[in-house]
Amino acid sequence: ISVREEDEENSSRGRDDVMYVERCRQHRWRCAEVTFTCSDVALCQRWVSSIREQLVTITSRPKHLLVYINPYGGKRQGKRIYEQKVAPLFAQAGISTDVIVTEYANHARDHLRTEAELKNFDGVVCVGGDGMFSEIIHGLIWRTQIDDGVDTNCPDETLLPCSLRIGIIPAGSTDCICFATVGTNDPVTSALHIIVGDSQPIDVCSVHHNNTFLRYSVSLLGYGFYGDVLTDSERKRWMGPARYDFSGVKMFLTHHYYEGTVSYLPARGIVGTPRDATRCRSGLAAERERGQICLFVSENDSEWRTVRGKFLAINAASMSCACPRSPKGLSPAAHLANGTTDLILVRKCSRFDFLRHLLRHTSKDDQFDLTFVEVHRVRRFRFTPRHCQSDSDLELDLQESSKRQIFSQICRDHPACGCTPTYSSWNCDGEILTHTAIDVRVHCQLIKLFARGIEEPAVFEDVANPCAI
Ligand SMILES: CCCCCCCCCCCCC/C=C/[C@@H](O)[C@H](COP(=O)(O)O)NC(=O)CCCCC
Ligand SMILES: Nc1ncnc2c1ncn2[C@@H]1O[C@H](COP(=O)(O)OP(=O)(O)O)[C@@H](O)[C@H]1O
Ligand SMILES: [Ca+2]
Repeated sequence: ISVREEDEENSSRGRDDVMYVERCRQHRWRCAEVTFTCSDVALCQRWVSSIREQLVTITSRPKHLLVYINPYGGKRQGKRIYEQKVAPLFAQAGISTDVIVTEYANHARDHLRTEAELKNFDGVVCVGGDGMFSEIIHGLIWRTQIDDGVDTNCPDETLLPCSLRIGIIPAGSTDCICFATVGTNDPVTSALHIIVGDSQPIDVCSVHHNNTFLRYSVSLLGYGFYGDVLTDSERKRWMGPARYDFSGVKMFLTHHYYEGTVSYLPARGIVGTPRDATRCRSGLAAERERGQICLFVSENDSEWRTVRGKFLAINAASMSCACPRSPKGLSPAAHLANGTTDLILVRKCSRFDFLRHLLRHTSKDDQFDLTFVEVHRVRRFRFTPRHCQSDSDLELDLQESSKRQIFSQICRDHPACGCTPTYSSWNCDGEILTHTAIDVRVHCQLIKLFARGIEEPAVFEDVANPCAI
C-alpha cells in the first residue's frame, strides 16, 4: 500500500514502516504493517525510495478518485463509513479524492452525466447500496455513449465500454453487487481492492420498452416475488435493511402469481450452464475464458424460444446475486463477464413448494432441481404480461381465491377480494421499474470494477494465522 520513513530522534539507525495487504478469513482483506530497522540510515532511505519507485510504476493503481456518498441508504452510515474506514486508507496510499455527498436521489447520476470532469480522475467510487451503484453506472454509461453519438434508445445498438473503473464501498441494505464481486461486504476490503488497482469487467443488461431505453441492470432483474418484495419494502424504509425480511415474509404469504409470455435467445458457444457445480472465480484461467467468450458472441447463432404461463417469479441473474441473505446467490454458477444472464422461471406452485425453492437460496441444495423451476442461460429475453384471462382461467382462479381469503388480510393492496393483481413490477438492481413489458439485452463487459472476482479460499486462507476480524 505505502511506505513511511520514521524519524528516530538521537539515533543513527534508520527505520521505516511498510503497509501491505493481508488476506483474512471469508475474503476479507486488512491493512497490515511491518517495521524495518537498519543501522545505516542512508541504506534505509534507499529502501524507502526504491519501494516508492516500484509503487509508482504500477500504473493500474488509481491516483485521483471521484467519490459519491449516499448518506440515505442502508443504516444511513455511508458518510461515517467513508470518513472513518476508507478516507484514511486512501490518504495513506497517496490517493487524492473529490468527495460529493449526495443531496437527493439521482444527484450522482446527473452530476456524472453533465458536470463531472471525468478526465481528471482514474476512477469513481460509490459509497452506498446497489441503488447508488446503479446511479453511477447510469451516469457513466450515458456519458460514454453520448460522447460517441450512440443511440441508447435502440436496443440493438452496440454500446461502448466505459473506461473509468468503479469502486464500491458497501453502505447499503443488500450490497449484492459488492458481495458477488468481492466475496464480502466490508468497506476496508473494498478500499484495498481500489488501492491495489484491481480490475474486473462486468456485463450490463439494457432494459427497453418499445424502442425506448428504461434502465441498465448488472445483478437482479426480478418480476413477481422480488418485484413485489421491493415495492412493499420501499414503504418501510424506516425499518432499514430489515424491511426486506418483513416484506419477504409478507409477499411469500400473499403468494401472488403473474401470467405472461417470456421469450428468450439461448446463449450458444459459451462454456458452462447455470446447473454447473463450478463457480465464477478470479484468476488467470477465468480471465482467459472471459476474453474468449466475448469474442465469439453472436445473436444470430441462436433461435428465440417462448414460454407462456403463470409465474411466481421471473428472475434474470447477470451475476450470482450472492449476498449475506443468500451466500451462494440466486444463480450460483452465473458468470460476471461472459455476456449472458441466467433466466430463472418459477412457475405457479403451492406455498410449500415455493418455500422449498426460496429456502434453497440459503442452503447448499440446488434451487433449480424442482419441477416448477427452469433456468436458461440467455443473451436476450423479453417479457409480455397477459392482459386478460380466458373464462376457464377465471373459473379456476375463483376457486383458488376462496383459499387465499385467509392470507388476504395481510395484503394491503388487495385486502378484501383475495385476488391476485394482474401486474407486478420489475426489481432492477433494487430500483422499481413500473413498465412490465420489457426487452432485455446483455452487453458483454460494458463496465469495469475495482475488484478481481471472488478468490478461491484455498488461495489465501491460512488457517494457522487468521488475522483478527
Ligand atoms: C420467506 C423467506 C424468504 C427467503 C429468501 C432468501 C433469498 C434471498 C435472495 C436475495 C437476492 C438478492 C438479490 C439482490 C438484490 C439487490 O440488488 C436489491 C437492492 O439492494 P440494495 O440497494 O443494496 O438494498 N435487494 C433486494 O431486492 C432485496 C431482496 C431481499 C429478498 C428477501
Ligand atoms: N441524498 C439522497 N437522498 C435520498 N435518496 C438518495 C440520496 N442519494 C441517493 N439516493 C437514492 O437512495 C436510494 C437507495 O439507495 P441505496 O444505495 O440503494 O441504499 P439501500 O441499499 O438502502 O436501498 C436509491 O434509489 C438512490 O438513488
Ligand atoms: Ca436500494
